[in-house]
Amino acid sequence: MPAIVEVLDLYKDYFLEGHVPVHVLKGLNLSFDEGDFVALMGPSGSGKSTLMNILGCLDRPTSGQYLLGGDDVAHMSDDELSEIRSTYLGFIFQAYNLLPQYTVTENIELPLVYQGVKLDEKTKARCEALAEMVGLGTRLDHRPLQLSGGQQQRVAIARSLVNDPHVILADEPTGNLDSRTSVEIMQMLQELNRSGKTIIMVTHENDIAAWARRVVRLRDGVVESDVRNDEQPITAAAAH
Ligand SMILES: Nc1ncnc2c1ncn2[C@@H]1O[C@H](COP(=O)(O)OP(=O)(O)OP(=O)(O)O)[C@@H](O)[C@H]1O
Repeated sequence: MPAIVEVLDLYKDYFLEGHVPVHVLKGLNLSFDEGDFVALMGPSGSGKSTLMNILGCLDRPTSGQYLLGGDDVAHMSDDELSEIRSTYLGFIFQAYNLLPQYTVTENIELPLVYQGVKLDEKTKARCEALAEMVGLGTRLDHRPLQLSGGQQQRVAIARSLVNDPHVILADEPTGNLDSRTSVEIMQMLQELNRSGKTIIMVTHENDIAAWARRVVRLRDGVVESDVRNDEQPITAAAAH
């Protein structure tokens, strides 16, 4: 079975003022199997957000391959990319990124709206069931500002699931939360992973990374180490 997410010899350069190159990803090789739960760590500036933007089909690599579900993303048009984003991937952000004027149910519906799905009783019932699943069944008509940070992140988790994605990309999902609420959110992500979802999560915190099955550390745009939480190292890339 092919890996669900694979990057091969991935390079990403940014160009300052149009021509001065900043080399950020420098020949990254990573492969994630379906059902994996990966914590992506590394110092500030090591390339985590750059990699997540590429994995989320928000940006394209300068060179190298990105295979998502075995398909080469490089050959897809912008329309195909947004299609794969909305059907294959779910997103969770540090700042929740909920729309303040919308209710819990409406926020969960949003990816369907972006996808052009017609909202009806069936989609509403699905969103309400997801709200129920994340413990917000009695808060369906609340707006984000009427919820705690942990509750807002639970709405974001429900929203990330509305398209039944294969892969969830979580960018510091507990970064704005206290430690008790962080544990609740991590328990929820762990349950989702146990139910089969592949999760790739950026974190700076070791105790959050400990919830993952695998910890990948980047340094200067390459993989510094790749360790299963319950096993010996998979690879320990040579220092660059
Ligand atoms: N649009 C851009 N133009 C130029 N340089 C950029 C751009 N975006 C990021 N960079 C540079 O790329 C490098 C990697 O940035 P990136 O945001 O991927 O790191 P990170 O590991 O996510 O850091 P942090 O933990 O601080 O979020 C940094 O040196 C940054 O300055």
